[in-house]
Amino acid sequence: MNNSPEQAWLLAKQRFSDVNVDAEAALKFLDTLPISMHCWQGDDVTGFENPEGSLTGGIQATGNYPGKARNAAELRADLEQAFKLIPGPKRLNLHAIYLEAEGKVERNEIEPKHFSGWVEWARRHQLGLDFNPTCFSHPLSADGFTLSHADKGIRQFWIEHCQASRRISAYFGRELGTASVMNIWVPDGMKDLTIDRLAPRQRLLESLDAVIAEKIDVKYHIDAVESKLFGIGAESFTVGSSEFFLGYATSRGTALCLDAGHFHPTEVISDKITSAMLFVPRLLLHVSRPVRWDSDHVVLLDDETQAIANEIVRNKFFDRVHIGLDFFDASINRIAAWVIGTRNMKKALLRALLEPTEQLRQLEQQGDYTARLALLEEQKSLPWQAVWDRYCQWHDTPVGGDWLSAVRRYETSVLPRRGGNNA
Ligand SMILES: C[C@H](O)[C@H](O)[C@@H](O)C(=O)CO
Ligand SMILES: [Mn+2]
Repeated sequence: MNNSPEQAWLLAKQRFSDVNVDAEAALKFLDTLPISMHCWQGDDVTGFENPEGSLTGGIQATGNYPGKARNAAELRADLEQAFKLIPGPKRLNLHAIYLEAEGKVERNEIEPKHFSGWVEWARRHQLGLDFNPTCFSHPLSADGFTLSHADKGIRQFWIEHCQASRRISAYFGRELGTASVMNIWVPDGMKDLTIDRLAPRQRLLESLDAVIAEKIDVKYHIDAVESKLFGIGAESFTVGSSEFFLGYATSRGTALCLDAGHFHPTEVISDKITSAMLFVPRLLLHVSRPVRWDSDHVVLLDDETQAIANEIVRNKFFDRVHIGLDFFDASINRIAAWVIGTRNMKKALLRALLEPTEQLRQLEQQGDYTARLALLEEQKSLPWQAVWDRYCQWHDTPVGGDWLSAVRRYETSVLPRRGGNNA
């Protein structure tokens, strides 16, 4: 029985070779594609700045699963547990509210030293770090506006927060030898019919220009901007809409962040990748799963996740598309959520790497759409699972659903020690 994954792998390798796909090369390539895991799945976007405060900005983590991380030590321990169950390279995506400081630090005064603990930990775990200013869950964002606020002082506060965040991001890049992608998302918008949609957008534009004015080498830091359709309490008007940020990223040469939950329900980000890549230098993806709204459900191995991976691989966008995850489900074990979502993204990439793309492309060029569809469908049932199992074994991570027992053991041995509502 112990040999069966090995036998399955050898048979699978042969089946893929029959359609001119080198499964071994696909595995090696998969190992060059890190997924940026978002720290905020571990604690429902709470952070350490004000753990008693509420999550605002029109986003929500629903559920009350016990055992959420309450501090950096717990969050890191949970991440380490998740990492052991996810094969291949990973990065960690931090938000500014995950700072470590003795007392209260205003957001416009955060400094690299408040993140040195993360950098040391990342170095030990051979991780790259990515970053986000946190423009929500704060008294100065309470009325729904930050970088586009009509009040100059409030706007300035958020500009300074984003500028300080860029310095932290560059510090990550310099210390860890891999550029940190820093994504700016602001919740700015209005609940109801909005008369002046221009002035807030003009202010957002000016604020962003002030934020990115200081030149930083892309070797260390990459600016990204994220659009949105609507938020809870901002249903009628979003300042940073898709058109706004596509225009911004295109004209300023920043990366554009496409979040799978930030568009109309029948729109998919997979189809936006090739268009956007003709105009922006880079994309950041927030792979997520919107269920009826921007619900941030755990990523599945579904058609859209697969289509996203296919677009990256078919077009060889490896160096210009940064793959991040963005979901926060508090209704299930949070470590399992990370493992499921990240493994699914990696499975989708592997399946894309195992696709006989050149053959499909030729059929398309010849106008043989019948054969194109036939091959596309047939290749879905090639034994990619055996190749994935091989990848998991190679990285000493559990094969199949075996990872769940490790999560269960952690759940019964570690999580109950977390007191209060968390117990
Ligand atoms: C916490 C993140 O910054 C946030 O999810 C953002 O990326 C977003 O998608 C808001 O809807
Ligand atoms: Mn997002």
